[in-house]
Amino acid sequence: MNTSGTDLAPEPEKKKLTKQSLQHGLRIFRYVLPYRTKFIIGLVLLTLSSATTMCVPWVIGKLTDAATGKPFVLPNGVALSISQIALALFGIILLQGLFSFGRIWFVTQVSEFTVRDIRQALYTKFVSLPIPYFEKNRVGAITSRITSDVSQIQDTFSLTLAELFRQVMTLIVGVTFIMMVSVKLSLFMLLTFPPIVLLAMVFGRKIRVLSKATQDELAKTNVIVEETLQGINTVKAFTNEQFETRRYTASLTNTLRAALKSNLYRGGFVSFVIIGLFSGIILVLWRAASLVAAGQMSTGELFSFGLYTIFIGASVGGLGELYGKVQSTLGASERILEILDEPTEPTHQPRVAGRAPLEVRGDIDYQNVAFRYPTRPDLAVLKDISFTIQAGEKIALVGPSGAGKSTIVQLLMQFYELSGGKILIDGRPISQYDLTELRGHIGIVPQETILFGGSIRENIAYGKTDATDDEVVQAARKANAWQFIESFPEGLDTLVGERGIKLSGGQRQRVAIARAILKNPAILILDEATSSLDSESEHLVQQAMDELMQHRTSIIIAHRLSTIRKADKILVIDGGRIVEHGTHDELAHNDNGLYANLLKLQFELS
Ligand SMILES: Nc1ncnc2c1ncn2[C@@H]1O[C@H](COP(=O)(O)OP(=O)(O)OP(=O)(O)O)[C@@H](O)[C@H]1O
Repeated sequence: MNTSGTDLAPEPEKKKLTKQSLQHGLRIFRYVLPYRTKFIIGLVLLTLSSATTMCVPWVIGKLTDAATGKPFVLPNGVALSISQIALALFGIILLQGLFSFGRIWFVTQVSEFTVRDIRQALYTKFVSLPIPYFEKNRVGAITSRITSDVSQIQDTFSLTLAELFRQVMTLIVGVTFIMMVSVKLSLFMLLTFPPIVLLAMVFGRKIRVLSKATQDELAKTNVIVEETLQGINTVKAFTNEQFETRRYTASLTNTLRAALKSNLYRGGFVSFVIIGLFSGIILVLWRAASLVAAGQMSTGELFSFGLYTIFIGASVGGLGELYGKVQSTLGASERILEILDEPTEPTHQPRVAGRAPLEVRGDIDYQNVAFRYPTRPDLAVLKDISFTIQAGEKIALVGPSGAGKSTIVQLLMQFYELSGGKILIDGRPISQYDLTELRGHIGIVPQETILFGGSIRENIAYGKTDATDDEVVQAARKANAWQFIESFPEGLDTLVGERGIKLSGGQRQRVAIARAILKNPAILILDEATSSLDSESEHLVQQAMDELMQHRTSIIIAHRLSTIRKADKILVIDGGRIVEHGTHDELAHNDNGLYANLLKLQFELS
């Protein structure tokens, strides 16, 4: 087993080869259909190249016979000289080379195009899957569909299928040829070989199980490395370097043990193959030599027979491995098809061309909204939420952590389906809108701004991908982001994200605000960052937010007093319900109220 760390992918899950799994897995072939002409040409060339390969031992046999005084006579009575046979052999090899080139060229084209199409279909599917899907499935598991599962299929299209085809053909043609040469010897050979191959396959299976165990152990060690490197600050802060090193060493020792055991079997397997297989060959050669000595077989026939036997042996040996690969591919293709069959977001429809663009005023009406997260159906997160917002109003949602504020706004974006009640925008239930169109009118400035790896320009233009430079600069100015962007030597082209510079929290927020300004939505959702900014930064962000909120319906998940004061209405959320509502002044004077208490707390803290 290789523990070099280069082969980290866990052994792909295999599918038992049944009629049903085959039918299911073969649906992936619909992606080959557009390239069927190339595929068929590839198959024809493959047949031709296999056929020419299979001719070689036969012609070599004839060449040997000609050398030992038994000339090769064509059906028309012409005897071929040694040179002519050698020339024919050369011709066959030349053809074989050309066919192989053509086969590879056509088959790999089909596999490359098909794989591109499958990846594209998967990606398109991923981005249109509903949010709960991503909560139920780990990102790693999803990405491995588009990487390793698709690569598995690519291998199959470009290599495994061709190999399988060739091996089966070698087997059929090979057995036919040796039968033609000598039935007796063939039967003897076929009785000797299969038991050895069978044993080898059992051995091979055991090794695969051991390899998988080693890989699993190796994966565990990698998890430790990943975890500790990602959380290196925590490791150091808790002075747990030694603890982690011990943990890693223990895990490495397990890997080592598993690898040594697997290697022992591997070594055993190799010596078994050498001794077993070669004993078989010796046995067959001994029998063949006896036949030649008895004059029942020519030297050339012995030669051909020997070569065909090697071909047959190799293809029988290869078939076991290919069978395993086909099983893995069926598993991979089933997992891919499963994703492709997943329902997309319910109202995700492509825009109908020619229809007038949707206009949104921005009246919002929540009517008895109840909600449970699909991943936690036992917890009623929102119980009975009703409120209205007139177009252009600013409302603030306040309340303790976990009260359900973010959930309320996520439902407006239709990230989840409601468990009860209705949400109306401009008097129409949100489920009746075209999802993409409606989301186009809702802007969001999240608590934690995610910047995509790329330039600041690209990140701002994420709000309107076709924005001109001028529009981007205007948006950056309004968002109070222009000063700091301008101070970078590369300005808008400054790279941010993983490969670029790190922006401060306040700068990131202003980029997010610029994004939202550029999007120019009728409805705005602001999730204020809880982490405090320095007062200068806070002031700039606040100004930018005020600019952004002008003339829009705004829902603010508010943490800052200044925002709350300016709101037209405040909804105090607790335990999934609205427990108080009113203006700042009204609520602040209700001494026993939650809002007044939260306010007091904030004052004390500041
Ligand atoms: N994706 C999710 N899946 C399952 N439960 C969730 C999910 N998101 C939030 N919750 C749960 O829903 C409840 C409400 O969470 P929510 O994020 O809406 O609260 P919040 O008032 O916005 O809190 P905070 O001010 O801390 O952001 C919490 O109990 C939380 O654990």
